[in-house]
Amino acid sequence: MSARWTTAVLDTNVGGGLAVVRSAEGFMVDANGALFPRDWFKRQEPDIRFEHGIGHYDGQPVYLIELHGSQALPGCSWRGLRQFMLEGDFDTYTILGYAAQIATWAREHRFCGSCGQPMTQINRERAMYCEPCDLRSYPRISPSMIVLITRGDEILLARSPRFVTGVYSTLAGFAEPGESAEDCLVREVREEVALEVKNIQYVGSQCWPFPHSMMLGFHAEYAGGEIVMQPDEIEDAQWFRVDALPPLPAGRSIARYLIDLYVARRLGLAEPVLPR
Ligand SMILES: NC(=O)C1=CN([C@@H]2O[C@H](COP(=O)(O)OP(=O)(O)OC[C@H]3O[C@@H](n4cnc5c(N)ncnc54)[C@H](O)[C@@H]3O)[C@@H](O)[C@H]2O)C=CC1
Ligand SMILES: [Mg+2]
Ligand SMILES: [Zn+2]
Repeated sequence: MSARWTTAVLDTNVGGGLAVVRSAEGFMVDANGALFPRDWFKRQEPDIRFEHGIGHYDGQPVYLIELHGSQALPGCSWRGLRQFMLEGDFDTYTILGYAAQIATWAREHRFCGSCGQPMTQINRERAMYCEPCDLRSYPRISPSMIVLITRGDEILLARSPRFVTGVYSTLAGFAEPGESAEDCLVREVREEVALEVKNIQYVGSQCWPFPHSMMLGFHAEYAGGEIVMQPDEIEDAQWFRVDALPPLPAGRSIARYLIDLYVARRLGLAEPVLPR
């Protein structure tokens, strides 16, 4: 959400407004960006899989159109959500991040998980509905803990084999049923590096639409243990001094924010702002 963008459930039978267009290749863009006049776009006779009204941008209704194929219109091309996260304006990234989450959910909830019948889209609520079961499926959000562990002037950073070459980041992991955020944090830290932590402090949260994480960011202090890396998940983990850091995650990630915040406090620099 931002001052210019608010989410809403809109009736897709009403015309007008703007459309963001998605396929397996990402979002459609042309020279004007990723928001298209919706009526014009529909006149191009695209092969639409589904459509959801998702919110208002500067007061204008915005719809998500998901296509079957990935044939772009003349002058248009496809761009992945990560590209929008890394560059360009934050409002567009926020809208597309939301649209991507709705699209993933809508695609994965076409059938009732209980009885297997097709589900229908509800107009007034962001839910897919099975009438025989009276069951609603809402968009999926996966709570994930992320923590910066510190030891005085040193911070613990690790590499997953999935990361861009050379980049080190904070530890993170998905919550399991039955856990508090703090339980999850302690478990993930034990699993990934076999360390113990203390003084766990909540710092802030961030929507991470890859594909549907809600990042809950914490700071914790080292309490004991020697680093033992979890096979497959952690390729390397080290203590780094705040004035000698390796390549770090993207500027808009909460991982980067947690690192920058601690470094700023330690070195007496201006504190960063969490993009969200
Ligand atoms: N915004 C940011 O700054 C950062 C975001 N993240 C995100 O945090 C999330 C968790 O981080 P990871 O280290 O990958 O998790 P993790 O340490 O729990 O390991 C990933 C494993 O968790 C399991 N898993 C996958 N999806 C799951 C779900 N929805 N619920 C429960 N378990 C699931 C799978 O076995 C997967 O291999 C990811 O979505 C990741 O993209 C991670 C680091 C930085
Ligand atoms: Mg992890
Ligand atoms: Zn059902």
